[in-house]
Order: sequence, then C-alpha cells, then structure tokens
Amino acid sequence: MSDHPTGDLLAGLNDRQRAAVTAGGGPILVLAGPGSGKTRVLTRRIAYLINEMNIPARSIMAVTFTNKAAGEMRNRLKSLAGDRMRAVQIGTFHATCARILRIEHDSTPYGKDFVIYDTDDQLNAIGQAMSELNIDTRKFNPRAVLGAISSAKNELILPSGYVGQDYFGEIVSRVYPRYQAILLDSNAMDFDDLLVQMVLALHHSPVLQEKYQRKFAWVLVDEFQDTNTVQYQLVSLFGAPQNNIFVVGDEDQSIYAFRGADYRNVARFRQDYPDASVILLEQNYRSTQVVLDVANAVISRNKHRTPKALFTDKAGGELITLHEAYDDEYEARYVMEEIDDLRRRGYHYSDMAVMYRTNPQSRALERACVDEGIPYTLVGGVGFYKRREIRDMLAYLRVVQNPDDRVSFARIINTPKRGIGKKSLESFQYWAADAEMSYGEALIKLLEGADNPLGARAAKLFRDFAEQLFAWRSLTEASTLVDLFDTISSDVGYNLYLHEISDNDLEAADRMDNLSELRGLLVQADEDEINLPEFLIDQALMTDADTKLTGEDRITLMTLHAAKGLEYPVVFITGLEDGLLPHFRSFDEPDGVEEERRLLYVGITRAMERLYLTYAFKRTTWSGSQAQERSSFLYDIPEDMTAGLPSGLNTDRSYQSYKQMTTWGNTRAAQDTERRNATSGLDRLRRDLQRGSATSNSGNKAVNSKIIPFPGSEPQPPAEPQFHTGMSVYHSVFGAGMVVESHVNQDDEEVTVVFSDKRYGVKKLLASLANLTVQ
Ligand SMILES: Nc1ncnc2c1ncn2[C@@H]1O[C@H](COP(=O)(O)OP(=O)(O)OP(=O)(O)O)[C@@H](O)[C@H]1O
Ligand SMILES: [Mg+2]
Repeated sequence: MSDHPTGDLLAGLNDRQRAAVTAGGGPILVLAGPGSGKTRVLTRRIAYLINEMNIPARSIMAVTFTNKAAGEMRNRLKSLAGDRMRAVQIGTFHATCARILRIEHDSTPYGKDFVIYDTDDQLNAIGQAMSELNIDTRKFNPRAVLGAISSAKNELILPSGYVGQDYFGEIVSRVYPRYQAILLDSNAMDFDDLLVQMVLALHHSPVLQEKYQRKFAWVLVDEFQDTNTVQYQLVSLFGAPQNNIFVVGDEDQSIYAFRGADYRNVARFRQDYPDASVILLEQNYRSTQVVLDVANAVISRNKHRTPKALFTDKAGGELITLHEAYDDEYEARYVMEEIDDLRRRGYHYSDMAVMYRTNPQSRALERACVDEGIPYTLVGGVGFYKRREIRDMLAYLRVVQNPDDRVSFARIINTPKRGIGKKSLESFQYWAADAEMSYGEALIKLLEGADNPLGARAAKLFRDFAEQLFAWRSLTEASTLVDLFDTISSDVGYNLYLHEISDNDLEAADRMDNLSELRGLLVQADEDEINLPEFLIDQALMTDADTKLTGEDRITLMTLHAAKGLEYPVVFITGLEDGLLPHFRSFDEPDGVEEERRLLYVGITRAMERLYLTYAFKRTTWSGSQAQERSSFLYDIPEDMTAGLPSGLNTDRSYQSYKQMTTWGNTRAAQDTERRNATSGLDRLRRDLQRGSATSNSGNKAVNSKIIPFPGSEPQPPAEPQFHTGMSVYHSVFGAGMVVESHVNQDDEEVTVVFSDKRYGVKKLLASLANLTVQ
C-alpha cells in the first residue's frame, strides 16, 4: 500500500497534464508554452512512477537545467513520494555524468581523482598550450580559441577530427590537441569533457552501455529545447533500448544556442522516435492575460516557430509599465523606488526579480540596492567561486586530491609567497615534461633525492612544499575536510596573506567572510559524509545560475539566461535598448535576433502579476557613456497593454523639446537634439540636477538626498523664495500645477508643486532648473 494515494499525485492537474503524468512507457514529448506546468508534470510523473507504477527510484534519471532546479525537484519529490525517492538520479547533464564517470573512470583515459576545470582554469590551459605552440595570444584571443574548442566538443568533434575552415580554424586545430593533452596530463576534465567522455565511454564499452541502460530504465528531461548534440546523444544512449524517454520543452524558450543548444532537437526527437506520443498543454497557470498577451505579441514576430494557443484563467491583470530613464543609474533608481513602493503595498522583496541581458548591467542595480537599503541576491556575476581567496583555497584542496592538476598547482605553488618564482616553476615544468612525469611523480622524485635541473635552493623549496603536500594528503584519509582546510590554511599562513592582498581592513574582512563561508560548506560536507573528491566535484559544478539562495527576504538580480524556469509575482526587465536587447552580437548571426526575442519572451513569461520594462536613454558601457535607442522589440507591444504616460512612455526626462519628439518612432531626432544639448558640461549638470529633482512620479517624496549640490555661482541662488503657496505655475513637461510649498534650501529654491495631471502628482523641483512659469 502506498502512503501517498494516487489522488494526491493527480490533484491540481488538468486532463492533459494528467495524461502526461500517467502515460506508460515509450517516448513521450510534452510541448507547451511557459507556465503550462511542464516542470510540475515532470516532477509528478517521477512520483507517479515510483508510487503507482512501482518503478524502483534508482532506475529513474531526471535531468534539470541547473543544480538549483535539481534541488527544488528533489524537495518537491520528497513531499510527494517520501524518502523512497532519494535514489532517483536528479541533476544536470554535467552533474549526472560527473557522478557516473567518477565510478567508471576505468572506461575513460582519466584517473579516479580527476578534477573539473572551470573557465578560468581552461583559459590558463589554453594559454599554456598556445605558448608551447608559439602562438601569440595577442593575435589570437584565447577566449575565442576556447569557444571554438567548446563548440567542437558540443558537436562531438574530437581533436583528431577537427578541421579548421580558415586561418583561425587552423590555429584552433593546432591548439585543441595540445589543450586536450594538458588536461589529460593534469587529470582534469573541462565541463564539455564530462559529456563527451560519457558518450565515448558508452560507445566504446558495450558492457558499460548495457549496465547503464539497464540501470536507468526511465529517463526524463526538463527544458529539452536547450539540449545540444552531445546531450541529445546522451539522452538517446541512456534511454535505449526501451526508450522510456519523457522530454518536456518549448521551442520558443530556446536561449542557449551560444552553447550549442539546438531547438531542432525537438524535431529530431520526433523523427528519431516516430512512435513518440506528443502531448500539448495549453493552459498557462502562471501569468495574467495581460502578461501573456504582451509575451505573445513579442514572440509572434519570430518566423521560425509553430504558433501555440495559450490561455489563462487570470483574465485582465495590471497593465505593464514601460519606463524610460535618463541613464543606467536613474533606471536602477527607478526600479528600486518602485520596489520600495510595491513592498509597502504588500509584496515581499522575494516576490520581485530584476532581470537584464548582460552581467555588467548588475553593477548599477547593485549600487542602487545598496543606496536604497534594499536587500538583494545577485545570481551569477563575479560570484563566490570567482573570488581570489576561494579559488586559492579550492586550488589547494584540488592539489591535495590530485597533485597532477597543473593549473591549480601553478596557482598555489607561490601563493602565499614561498620563494618559488616563475623561473623555478618553469624549470620544474620542463623537467617534468622532459622526463614524462606528472607533477606528482616529479615531486616524489625530488623527495627521493633524484637528479634534477633545479638549483639547490629551488629544489629545497619544492621539497618543502612536497612534504607539506603529502602530509595534507595523508590527512584526507583520517581526518575531516574541515580539519584539512584549517591545517592548510594555518600551514601556509593564508589569513596573514589575506591581509597583505587586501587594500584595507574592510576588504580583508570581506575575504575572511568568504573563507568562513567556504569553511561552512566543508563542515556541511563532513556532516553529509561527503568526501574530498565528491566535494570538489560539487563545487566545480556550481554554475552562474546556482548562487546559493538564502531564505531571507531579498529581491533577485539575475540575467535573463539565468531566469529560465523560474517565476516571480513582479518582474522588471531592464536595458531594453537596441544593442543590448537585442544584443549587438546577435545582428551578425542567422537567427541571432530571433534568439534575442526568445530571451525577452522568457523574461516576460517569468512574471505572474506585474511586469516592468525599462530602458535608458544613455548607458555607460565599456566605451563610455552612449546614447541608446530603445529596443525595437518594444514596438511589438500594443500600446493598450501598457500603463504610464501616453504611448506607455513613462519618462523621467523633463524638458519639452525632448518630450515633444519622443513619441514612438522618432527617437533618433530627439536623441540628436539631446546630443547637441549635451555638449555643454554645465547644461548636463543642470539636467542631472533637474532630473534628480523630478525622478519620483509616485507621490510625495522628499527630494533625493543624493542630488549633487549645485556648485559655483551660476545661477545665483535666490535669497527669498520666488514662489509662494497657491501660485499657479506651468512646467514644460508636467503641465499646469499649483505650488504647495517653497523654500530656499542651501543654494537653490525647492518648490513643491501639485500637478493637475494625476500621472505626475506631487513633485519637488529646483527652481533654478525647472523653468517654471507663473501663470
Ligand atoms: N493544473 C494546475 N493547477 C494550478 N497550478 C498549476 C497547474 N499546473 C501548473 N501550475 C502552476 O503553474 C506554474 C507554472 O508551472 P511550471 O513551472 O511547471 O510551468 P512550466 O511549463 O515548466 O514553465 P516554464 O516553461 O517557464 O518552465 C507553477 O506555479 C505551477 O505550480
Ligand atoms: Mg519549467
């Protein structure tokens, strides 16, 4: 008897969802738009297989897009199917393969204790390979070379099979084998290798293939539209021969083409499994009708798609808000003010997410959060795992586990300084290469007193290091991970070093906090009886979308890419500007702009109740501050779905000439005017001040304290107020209004005006800049 009656598992599902959950074996494709319950169905189906079809949990493999999604699915399953579900293999393709390869390393050229290289490690290895081949890294960008290698791997093209099509391709074809050899010598795999090695192992060993096909008799994949070639292969390989393969996806949400994802895999699935049942879900349970209409208006412009019918019971809904900000800082400030406002109206911070196209955009937003005192979690970006102190300590742990790891070895051999300079390291490296020894073997040879080309002093320093390293290695047998961490940290004097590399006490404290957090993870791992290799794999597999989310009430800042699969009552999408969204790089690629449109579509469809789309007239980019054109995608949104100013335009710019021209369609002329106007520094400053005095359009707010005080003597501040309560005034943008208060403040006159037009409400303006005329 099951503790969980079927009724529970099928409750809260519509007929089609129920059909998908309870379908028998064989290939099944669930194709449906956002918010239609694909992930819910997939999770319920796992519980159903276990509880109702008595499938052993250990023979189920479920693939999620992020580790975080895997964690959520595990929790959900626990409440649906109880402890029995523990044995289900739930994880990303990478995590699942890493786990199997650790056990089955004999079927690969790698040793048991292989480590996983992340992008920085990979770039180091590429740099090494290029320097060995005398290829100038200034002429050929190592990142581009790495990108080409990664694409090849995703297409299952091995070094021997790589053919360069042009001069750059020829360079890649030389670097690729060398890079791969360095990784192999380091007993390290990169992310792509995890998948490629898994496919190769299954191909090469029929025994292994049969073992895993038998083991994972049921395979389920979420976000199937974002699988790439190698992942598709894995699904087919694991799924055979019964082909109990259940995949869910939405072609309109395919946003990872740059990583080789190919939504055509959906069509391929239909071809490869002609007997597959196809289930379409049409009801959206997430968003209001308005949000859905906006989403559809945007995506329907894509040519390469199958139109879908989506409906929701949540008729109507709040109109979406468009907002034009002067620059990225004002945009961020506007977002935070709205968040503050919504919070006062009952939303929690955690109900709200701010999304953007590129990571650097988070800077202004973070800054605004700090200024406004809004707690936030930044997903991705220069996160925890990219911090220097974290990378150093993890590199130590990795060398302890695998002394052959060249990249980590090079990172820590003189960190903190132990007198082993670049020259000594190079002699050591050449010696090891000449004698065909791994680094670990070379260290042992040194300890044994073997002849070596190192000077006496350097040899002694390396021996000292080797002794320490082997002492740490012996600790891994007997003591806890946290003891190992503490011992290393104190043996090498890392805390002292931390202070040396920090500019000030605050930075040092910050670094200490990070280390404490890492230490906390080790304590947790000890409690969970996770060993060092497992711990390192877990850490290496953390991706940008996996930032640890605390239970605290915080808003979320994330890229649109990281937002996949998630939902929030309130969503802000910022930076809707041509060049940013759509991103300028997409202009050269076939299907590039369509992919950008899908990205916006994913963002919009995260919203349950309220959606804000914002853009800035000027944005600070790597090349300085530049005027931007609003995103061409915005023109696809019908005006009657937007709230705010006429045409849905909600601006914080406040001068007539610009305003008059800024109607849909003739932005360029307005921007030209602005460019002309912006030539004088004083003009700019004035405008900044003016905007600062008029940013709020949501009622009676104090003049923002962050306004730059007006410098110099032009214009002279008035000694007496020029405006008095009750005066009728006219403002070029806000129209007619009445003064409710006015007083001289420092070097200007602050006038509070109630405007007749309700959309502007009450505003505080600086008299010297607002150009108010008395009527
Ligand atoms: N039958 C239903 N009744 C009520 N709520 C539902 C139903 N099906 C799904 N939901 C809810 O709707 C929301 C969206 O579901 P889910 O996240 O599974 O959609 P999805 O299709 O996976 O979306 P996406 O494509 O964005 O990943 C969730 O909050 C889910 O709990
Ligand atoms: Mg989903």
